[in-house]
Amino acid sequence: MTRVGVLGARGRMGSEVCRVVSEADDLELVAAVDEGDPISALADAGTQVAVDFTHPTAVADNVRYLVEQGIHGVVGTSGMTTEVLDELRGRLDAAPGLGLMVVPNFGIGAVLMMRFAAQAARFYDSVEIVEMHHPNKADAPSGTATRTAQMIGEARAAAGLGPGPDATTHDPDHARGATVDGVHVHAVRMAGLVAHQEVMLGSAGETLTIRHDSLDRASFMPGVLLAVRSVGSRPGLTVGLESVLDLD
Ligand SMILES: NC(=O)C1=CN([C@@H]2O[C@H](COP(=O)(O)OP(=O)(O)OC[C@H]3O[C@@H](n4cnc5c(N)ncnc54)[C@H](OP(=O)(O)O)[C@@H]3O)[C@@H](O)[C@H]2O)C=CC1
Ligand SMILES: O=C(O)C1=N[C@H](C(=O)O)C[C@H](O)C1
Repeated sequence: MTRVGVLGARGRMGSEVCRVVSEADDLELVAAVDEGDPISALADAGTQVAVDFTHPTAVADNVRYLVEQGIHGVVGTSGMTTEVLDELRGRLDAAPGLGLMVVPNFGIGAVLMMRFAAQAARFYDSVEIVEMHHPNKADAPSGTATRTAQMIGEARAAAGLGPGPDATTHDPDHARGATVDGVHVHAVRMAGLVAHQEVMLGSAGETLTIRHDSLDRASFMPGVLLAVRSVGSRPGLTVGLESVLDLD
């Protein structure tokens, strides 16, 4: 049995994670920590793997605690910047055998959508991302959109492509959204939505739209369980679920 703790346990995602961990034969939920609870409850309960679904402003400190305590981490919380990831990589170097998985989106379809978008990027002049979420989402743009834009930016750079033909649009009111690694990202927040993303690619005479919809938070749970079961055998930092899914 793997002893699992959950940070953000009373939240939309954390409460689902507590439920699926409790139902799994090979996992034991030993700590459920939320805002106001001492994080030391994780170590006190002998947690081996902790799952974080808290808040972009809280997650970095939580992970620093996990590394200090030698607890493997599975992080779904958005807002893990490149700077924080670099810092954590350094901390993990000093903690041999410890694993940390930071996963912008646990939905299998979302992982494929990001991969397909990166594959398609070099064949098109223009690319834009539209992410759509429930109105209570803490941040914008989403972690998924940010990661998708980074992957597209890397693919375009590797193919030697410069800025798209739309790069010089006059946009004083930022009507074209945020720009992440040269890719425009538009964030919609709307009652009735859960988590959705479209990547639109265009060249002369054609467009390609790649869309993923999470209609229920159940869509994230198989990926969370896969990460919880994998992280102990993957020392160091793993970003994304791609390598665990063995997509290559
Ligand atoms: N990677 C993925 O596949 C997914 C990632 N997410 C991300 O997960 C995060 C959480 O989303 P969601 O569940 O909807 O958010 P919620 O607001 O529903 O849940 C977050 C919970 O964490 C609590 N919390 C805040 N700070 C701390 C802390 N320092 N320690 C312990 N608990 C804390 C909150 O308490 P309080 O309300 O009192 O502040 C709340 O109960 C977001 O960043 C979201 O983008 C969401 C879905 C999928
Ligand atoms: O807050 C959410 O709901 C989600 N957050 C993640 C993100 O920021 O990309 C993953 C998914 O989009 C749901």
